[in-house]
This record gives sequence, C-alpha cells and structure tokens, in this order.
Amino acid sequence: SSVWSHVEMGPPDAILGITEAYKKDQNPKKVNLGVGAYRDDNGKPFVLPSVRKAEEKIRIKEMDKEYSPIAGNAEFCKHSITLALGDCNDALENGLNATVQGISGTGSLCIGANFLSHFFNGNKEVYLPKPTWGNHAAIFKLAKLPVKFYRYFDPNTCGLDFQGLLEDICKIPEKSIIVLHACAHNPTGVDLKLEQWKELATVVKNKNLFPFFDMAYQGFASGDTDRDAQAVRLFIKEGIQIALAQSYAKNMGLYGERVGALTFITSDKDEAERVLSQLKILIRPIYSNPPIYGARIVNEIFGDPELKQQWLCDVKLMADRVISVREKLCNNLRKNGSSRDWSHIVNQIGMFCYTGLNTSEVEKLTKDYSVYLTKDGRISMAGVTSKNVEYLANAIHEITK
Ligand SMILES: Cc1ncc(COP(=O)(O)O)c(CN[C@](O)(C(=O)O)[C@@H](O)C(=O)O)c1O
Repeated sequence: SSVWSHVEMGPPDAILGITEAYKKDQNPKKVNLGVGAYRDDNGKPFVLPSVRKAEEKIRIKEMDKEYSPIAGNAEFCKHSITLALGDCNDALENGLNATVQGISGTGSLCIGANFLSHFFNGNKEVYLPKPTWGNHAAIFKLAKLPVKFYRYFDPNTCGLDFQGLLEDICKIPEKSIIVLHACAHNPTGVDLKLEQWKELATVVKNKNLFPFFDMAYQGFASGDTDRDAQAVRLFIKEGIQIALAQSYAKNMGLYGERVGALTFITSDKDEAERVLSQLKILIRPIYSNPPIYGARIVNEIFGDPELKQQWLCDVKLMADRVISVREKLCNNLRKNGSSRDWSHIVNQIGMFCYTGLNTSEVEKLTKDYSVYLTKDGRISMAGVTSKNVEYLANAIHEITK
C-alpha cells in the first residue's frame, strides 16, 4: 500500500473555504462576505495609493535580494512597534521591547505562541474570547498550549458581555495567558470601551495574567491609528508586560505580502536582548528569515512623512467606507420593514459584523441568494457595496421575516 494511503481528506478552512465555494457559484448576483479582505465600492481588491507610491520608489532604487536578518529588517521592526506604541513611548525610548518581523499576523502569533510554550513559566493555558478568530485556537494548540475560553459576546444584545467577561477572567488561574483583540474584534465587531479596558487592566494586573494582544486592524477599525491602539498603550502605561502581534494585511492592504511583527515588552534592555536572542533561535529552523519586499514598502511609507500622511488617509478611507455601508445596510433593512433590531450592525466596528443569523438562516442566505458568509453569521462588511447593499438587505429580510 502507498505511504499515504491512511491520510484522510481534511475539511475546507471555515473562512478561506467560503471563498472557494463563492468562486464556484455561477449566479451573477453572488456576494462574497466571507474572508476579511477589503474591497472598494466596486467589490474590487484595493491597493493603497501610498503602497503604489512606495513600490515606485523601491523600484528605482534597484535594491539587492539579500537575506533579511533572522529577526527581520531592523528599521521595519522599529517602525512597527512605534506605530503600535506611539512616537513618544518610554517603553520604546528605554529599549524595553523585543521586536521581530513576523509572517503577517498569523506568523507573529505562531512564533509568539511557540516562545510562550518554551519559556513562559506561568500557567500554560491560553484563554481566548468566545467567539474568537477561527485560527487562534489552532495556532496555540499547534504550540502545545491548551486553550480555554472567557465569555465575550452577548447574543441578546449582539454586544459585549462585559459582566460575563469580568466574572470569567476573575476565575481563571493566576498567571494564565489571555488573548485580547486590541480593536475590531473578529468575528463580533464588538470592542471594549476605554473605561472597560481600564477595568480589565486592573484585573489582569491583580491576577498577574499575561496578555497577548492581537492587533490585526490598527487604523482600520476607527480610521485613527492612535485610537485603535489605545488598549495596548493603556496596558503598557499600567506597567503590564504584554506580547503583541501586528499585521499589515488589512490596514496597508499587504495581504499576500505577509508582513507583520511580534513584540514582547520586557523589564529592561538586557532582558529584551535575551528574549530577542531566543526568538531568533526559534525562527531560524522554521523559516530562517522573513520576506523582504513587504518590509520595504512599510519602511518607504513610514520613512517619508508625506507617504505616511497619504497612508493615514488611505486607511481612513477604507474605515469610512466600511462604516458607511454599515449604515446603508441597516437603513435598507429598516426600509424593507424588518421588525428585527439591526442596530448592532452600526454599533459594531471594524471588518466584521456579527449578524446574529443562525446556521439555518446562513444556509438559506447562501443557497437561495448566493450570499456567502461564515456559518457563525459573521459578514465581512467590506464585501458590501452601494451596488449590492439593497440586494443583501432584501435577502436578509426575506430569510428573517
Ligand atoms: C484577529 C485576527 N488576527 C490575525 C489575523 C491574521 O491575518 P494575517 O495573517 O493575514 O495577517 C486575522 C485575519 N483574519 C481574516 O481576516 C478573517 O478572519 O477573515 C482572514 O485574513 C483569515 O486569515 O482568516 C484576524 O482577523
């Protein structure tokens, strides 16, 4: 028998598999609300003008193709942690960060999870919000860290279950690892308010929990990069040593370039150097060193005040379009005479809307109207445009009335 005759067919990815099904659908009215990828109002992928300008500047430099350092391009790492913490941050000024370039958000989370698995001497269990991004549990399990959940979403209000969250977090063992979405929670689109972040920071501090922030949407949620990083900056200001995974997939549209960063905040410079040395030892046998091109785009943009300004406009343009289609979808549902309360569509923030549709409603939406979304009722708002919003509102109304 063949070496691989025992290998079974695995299921398609819960998120990326939706796009595969969408591509096979012949219905001209089909709508893809699956993968969290920005589309413009014509439903087309969007390469930011600031990125095109950066690419032009790189091209004429005729740069070489040498290896990156294991930790990635140093200038890129500095730009990334500065974007997250803000220009005048004393953790940064005192060199209290060990930052490496990651293979986008996923790769940064993966290296971070493996570092925790090897070196974390607290309670090696990872507490994830319920629900969370479908890939989080798989990433931590792959690093041999068991995952548990804390309440996050209130299905009755389609908003935050903050009391449930606090109750659960007050119960988890001291020194456990807790994953926090810095902004634009995936899949719910529900974020904590600043006051609630402050309350959570106190509990995290008192229980000595280790927070691992996943910031995959900085600037893309509210349109303001400083506002979207407020939770991360608050925790650091409170003296909490966090880990942080960043991604440029969405806020810079560098999806396929796989550009991200991973940071551990340390207590002193020497500790940062020791942590960095161990991160490099971890990275070397997995992929040796990260891709150069996306890091160069980031360096061009953050290295030129004009290009940085252009990028801030580009990311705000994307955030504003998503916010405007939230309003359009909600108004169209009301116009159709829906009796359901759809206010959560506009109250939620970032790439996704957690509609509250159940699995059979989702199935009907896909089968009868060729609207593609994940089984949990999450829709990627960027797939909604002024051209398909009425069709979508009608479809949702028909299956929920
Ligand atoms: C919270 C969160 N963290 C990390 C990532 C990783 O992103 P990347 O590795 O590309 O930087 C995503 C992307 N999640 C999706 O937008 C989504 O949920 O549809 C999609 O890109 C994905 O990979 O699933 C995310 O939503």
